This record gives sequence, structure tokens and C-alpha cells, in this order.
Amino acid sequence: MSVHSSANIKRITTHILQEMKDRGEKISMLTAYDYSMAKIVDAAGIDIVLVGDSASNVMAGHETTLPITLDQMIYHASAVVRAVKRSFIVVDIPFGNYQGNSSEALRSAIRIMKESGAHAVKVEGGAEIKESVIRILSAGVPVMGHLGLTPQSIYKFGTYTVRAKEEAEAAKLIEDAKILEQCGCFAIVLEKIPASLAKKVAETVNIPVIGIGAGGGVDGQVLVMHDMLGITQEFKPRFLRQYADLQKIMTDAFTEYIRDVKSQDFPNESESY
Ligand SMILES: Nc1nc(=O)c2c([nH]1)NC[C@@H]1CN(c3ccc(C(=O)N[C@@H](CCC(=O)O)C(=O)O)cc3)CN21
Ligand SMILES: CC(C)C(=O)C(=O)O
Ligand SMILES: [Mg+2]
Repeated sequence: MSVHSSANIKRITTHILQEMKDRGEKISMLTAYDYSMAKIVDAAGIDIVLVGDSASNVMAGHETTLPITLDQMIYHASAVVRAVKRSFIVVDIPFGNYQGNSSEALRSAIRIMKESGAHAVKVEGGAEIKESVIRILSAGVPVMGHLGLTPQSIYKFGTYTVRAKEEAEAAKLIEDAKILEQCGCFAIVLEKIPASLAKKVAETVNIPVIGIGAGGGVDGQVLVMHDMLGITQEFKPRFLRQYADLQKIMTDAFTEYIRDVKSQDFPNESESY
């Protein structure tokens, strides 16, 4: 089956996401980086699947999101696309593949759309990347913005502390959100900023605003799947709610398997030919 076929399932579109904001239904979003996990989260009814560049941390073990490449993002995205039947699939354009050169930004977005079959791209930044955003949108590729804590520029700030607490930074963030909306972005992610500011942004722009560490006054929430499942045990920021302890469940399963192999309990007769 082609990645573009719809087979009777009503797919989420940017139009449906806008309707959700307009009627006050909150939008749910989680990351996924591979086929098996994407299949489960899509079947559970998630609205948006984000193939985040957090794959750099979660999948590859890098300290930041900076090292992941466009080819690697396309590899993750194409696996997710093969699994997802209903959700809207957004892919982060990685660091270095869109900033400062709108032609390269367009080329990167087109590669992601053409080679993975995803539905939209996400980019970090406001005014600084305006030309890139406009160029991508001009090709008909939906763009999601990302403001506040922007991990691709971590070395400019040096820490992952809460952003836009100062009045000047808050004012710039609101301006950036307006710019992204005017450019034609279909939604904006706000990461780790005061809840009051995030609420103000969600009330200022008409497009959906999805928060992570941005409080409950926005139009939806996003988390990294492995964080909310309790797989990434070392990552425990205050905004994270852990919905399962998969590390414990997995460790117990592995321990039991190892014990059964050593004791020759596994395999038994019914598990043999
Ligand atoms: N596993 C994972 N989850 C994420 O949410 C995530 C990634 N990786 N990688 C890319 C970015 C980086 N993100 C981050 C990174 C750190 C904090 C954070 O709050 N870190 C510290 C506080 C640091 C400080 O205050 O100086 C913490 O409390 O854990 C938040 C979001 C969000 N993204
Ligand atoms: C944390 C979310 C918003 C993200 O950009 C990612 O997972 O890469
Ligand atoms: Mg990201």
C-alpha cells in the first residue's frame, strides 16, 4: 500500500487541528521515531505524531539534538509513516538544514515530504528563520513553528532553563508567534516558558499552540514518548508527567528471561520443534 493511500480512515489534517482549537478541544501530541511505537500511539488515538530531533538523544544517545542528520530524520520518519493510519505526522528539520538559507530549507523540507511521506515539518525560531518558513510554505508544505526553549540553539544559551521570564524576551516571543502565524504556519510549539505567557500567545494567535512545559492555557500538549513511558529515567523535568514505568517493566522482563535461559527453564518442550 502506498504511503499516500487513505483506505477509509479519516486522517487528521491541519484543517481538523484548527477546528479543534476553534471549538476548544485540546490537541494531543507525542513523539515517535520507529514503526512499532508509532503503530501503538496512532492506534491509541493521538492527534499528532512528532518525529522529533529528540531522536538524537532518545534513539542515538547524543547529549543534544544537534548531531542528528537529515538522512537520519528521514529514516525515522519513513518508519513512522509506514505505521500511522490516522494521526497527523510532523517531522523536525534538523539543525543546520534550514537556518540561514531558504533554498536549503526548501530542499530539506521537500526531501522529508518526498522520501518519508510525512505531512508537515517543524522548525525552531521566529524572525531569524522567516525567509526559510515562507519558502517552505510556498511549496505547499505545512510548517509548525517552535519557540521558547529551542534545543537546537542550546549553545547560545548554555542551559535548558525556563525561557522568556524577562519582559523583553517575552515581547520578542509574542512578536515571533505573530510572524509565524502571518507567514502561514499551521501551529506553534511553545517549550518551557511561563504558563501566563504561553496562554497569552494562544489567545493572541488564531492557530493552535501546543505546549511542553508551557502550562494548561494552550491548545494542546506534547511530550517525548520515552519520557512519559518512564524509559528515559535520567530526564525528570518538572513539566514531565510519567504515565508508566516501562523501565521497571522491561528490566523485570529481561531479568526473568536471563534467569530462565541460565536455568534452562526456557525453552520448554512446547516452545521447541
Ligand atoms: N528525552 C528528551 N525529552 C525531551 O523533552 C527533549 C529531548 N529529549 N531532547 C530535545 C529536547 C530538549 N528538551 C529539554 C531538555 C531539558 C529540559 C530541562 O528542563 N532540563 C533540566 C533543567 C535544566 C535547568 O534548569 O538548567 C531538568 O529539570 O531536567 C527541558 C527540555 C526537550 N526535548
Ligand atoms: C520536544 C519536542 C517539541 C521536540 O521538538 C522534539 O521531540 O524534538
Ligand atoms: Mg525537536
